[in-house]
Amino acid sequence: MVASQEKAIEQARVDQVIDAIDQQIEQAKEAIAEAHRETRAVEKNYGENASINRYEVDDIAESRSALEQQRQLVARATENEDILKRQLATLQELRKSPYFGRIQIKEPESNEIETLYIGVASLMNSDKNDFLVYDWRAPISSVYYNGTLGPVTYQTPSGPRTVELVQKRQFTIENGRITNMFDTNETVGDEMLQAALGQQNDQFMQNIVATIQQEQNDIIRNTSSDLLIVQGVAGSGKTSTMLQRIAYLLYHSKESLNADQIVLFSPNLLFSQYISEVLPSLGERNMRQVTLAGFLKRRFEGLNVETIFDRYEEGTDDQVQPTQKFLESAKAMQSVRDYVETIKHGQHSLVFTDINFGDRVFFSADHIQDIFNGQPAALSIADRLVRTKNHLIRELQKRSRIEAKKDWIQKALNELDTQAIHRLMGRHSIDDFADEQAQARYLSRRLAHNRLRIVADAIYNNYFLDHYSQYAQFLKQINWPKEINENAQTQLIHDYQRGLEFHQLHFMHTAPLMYLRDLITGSGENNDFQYIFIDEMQDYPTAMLIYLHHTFPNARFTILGDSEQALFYPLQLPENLLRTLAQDLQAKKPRLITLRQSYRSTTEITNFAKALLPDGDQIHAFTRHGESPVLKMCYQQTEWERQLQETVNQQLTKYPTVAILTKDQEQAQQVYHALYRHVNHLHRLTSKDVQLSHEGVVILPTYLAKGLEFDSVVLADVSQKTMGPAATGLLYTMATRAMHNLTLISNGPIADAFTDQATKQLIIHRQLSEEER
Ligand SMILES: Nc1ncnc2c1ncn2[C@@H]1O[C@H](COP(=O)(O)OP(=O)(O)OP(=O)(O)O)[C@@H](O)[C@H]1O
Repeated sequence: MVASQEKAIEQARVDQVIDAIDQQIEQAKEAIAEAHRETRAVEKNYGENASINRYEVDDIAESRSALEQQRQLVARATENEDILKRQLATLQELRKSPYFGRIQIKEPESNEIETLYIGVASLMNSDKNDFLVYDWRAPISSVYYNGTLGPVTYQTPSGPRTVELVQKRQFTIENGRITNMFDTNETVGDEMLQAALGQQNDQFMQNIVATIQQEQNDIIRNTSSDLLIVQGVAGSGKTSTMLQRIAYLLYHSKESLNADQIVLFSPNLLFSQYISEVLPSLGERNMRQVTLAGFLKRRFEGLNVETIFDRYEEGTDDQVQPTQKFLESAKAMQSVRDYVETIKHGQHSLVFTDINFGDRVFFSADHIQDIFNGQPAALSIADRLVRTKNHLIRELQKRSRIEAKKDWIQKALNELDTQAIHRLMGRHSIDDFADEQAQARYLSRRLAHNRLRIVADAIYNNYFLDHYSQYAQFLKQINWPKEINENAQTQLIHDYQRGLEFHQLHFMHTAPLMYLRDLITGSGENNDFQYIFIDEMQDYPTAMLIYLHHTFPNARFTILGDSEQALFYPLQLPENLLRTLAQDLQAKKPRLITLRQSYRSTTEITNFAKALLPDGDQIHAFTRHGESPVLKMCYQQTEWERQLQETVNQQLTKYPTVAILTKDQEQAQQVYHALYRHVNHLHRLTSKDVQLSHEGVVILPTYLAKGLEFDSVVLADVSQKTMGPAATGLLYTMATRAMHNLTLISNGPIADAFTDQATKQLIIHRQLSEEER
């Protein structure tokens, strides 16, 4: 602890900085008011122009471009106002806690010691010539995270630099008062981390900016890898680090990167909500977030795509079928590429379908096929399709003129009211036509053109290609591995086609199907995205990762996960994963970073969790003690229910939120029934829920608790009969959701997944069995 005199000096500096912040807050408020006036003025102008122009001359290109310019002005003014508001919010945050670290450094050939303060954002003095606080992401700040006292090298835009770190000091400042302060020689001292980890959970994840650890800092500041794989044990800070990394990248590439160019694939909707406050707390906008299910839904509109959760719930993933294993592998994606080559060389053909207009065939599949076949074979399929489309559009234009003369158009024209006729006339007036017949001819052509727009859209959107049948053709010609016999192949194709009849698509088909569709049409690539983050990588089959890489070709990938938490797929060693993924995703600079230190749970909980795993000794528990996990053995349904109620109510007296984790939805339902009359504020969560409640009890299947954490966790039933075989990953994931308290209840003999070593870590309460009573 630093002497009280020193503390008074530091407090005086905090006060000075807060004065400076107050001044800047006033200036920011004025700037916002000014910006708001400006936004209102441009909006008003835009509103007036838009309403006049839309009615009279909607079609005139110039008017559109003028409107577009004004729309951009409005957008820019609003954005400007938003930026200022964010700056104000940052200042208000800084006011509570302007910084958390201080370093004193010395340049190699100088005797002068420089003192720098590090906080969530940078702050300059009013003359703008001195930094009162350095942003944690500034190059020099990495000295704080990486260095013990002595020479420290850090990266700058002009290359590595070395300084001597003379002193490092950490602060906890709450509402402008220093509550704790000490000097340390560690990278980031234990004391602060202890304090951060000992806190109770709230509904949202917190940023970890004040206590980032050295190995996490490597991940955060990595800008060179195009494929960064982070394999980290449960609670090692993968998600936290990932969010800090996003904040870092946004700062590092301010000019060329914005939050919309970053996509995070998150494991479920609850998680998306849970992490949503971290970036705003660092003064940054959130990246885009999507779940895999949401992503697939958009790509297969009109179909019910199975999710990995559905598959888990149906229990069909207990034994991964060889066909599924193949379709989710890199080999399947190679087969897709090979198949597309065979189409290119005429060994297989594209499957076309008619374009219909009302109840008649407008362009038949055969006709489209002939046009396609007429294109130069040397071109790619996508180019031949573009030419086919152009050809069809030209035919459509001709046909449109013919249709204009047909009875149905004349009849439709007669049925139009004056307003519709007026709209059809567009910018023409009656005076533009020589006679009434000329005007009627014009209107017929316009009407035919409008009515046939649906055909043009079908051409434009490739509706003449039958991707689903094409995929069935693909399945039929695959050179299947030997273990998949002909029966299994036929069954697979049959199931696929039958599924389609009911608008269902199995998850295993999604990656190869999207890939096939994209390769044929030359579409599906999103070039705007620069970074893709995938959390819980162990839930993604390789084929899906390859597809994501294909669809985001310009993006660098950061893939995070914990193979031990694999609920849906067999375990894979991280080194193997790096090797195969680097190859499959053609990464030029792949890197694997492993995190072994677990931060989330107390030592007792982590010791239990690690003892479940064969190589659990690789996991380092953080030294933060709490109660040992308790196992309550029950031998009767009524006893089990009673224990559940008792445990939950008792935990609620200590923690505002208690989570009950179950194997699946069915069990969650059972638990809900056992509890709903005895426990207040009980919520059962499903994959559609987006929000965790902040008090009471939540019941959820473990796959929805992925990435989340709770103060107190109750495992509803860890018996062999409920957990089933091969439950190690499940049990490990469940146990590691707990921060401070873990209770396991078993309705019957415990699961085989409990090793002797793990059982020794538990305090066991045994209820009497029927015979013993
Ligand atoms: N450097 C740190 N300083 C303070 N807290 C940290 C730090 N690193 C991790 N934590 C805390 O540890 C907990 C676990 O972090 P996080 O959820 O990011 O881990 P994870 O590896 O993604 O976990 P899992 O894979 O089990 O979901 C969080 O409460 C987080 O705030």
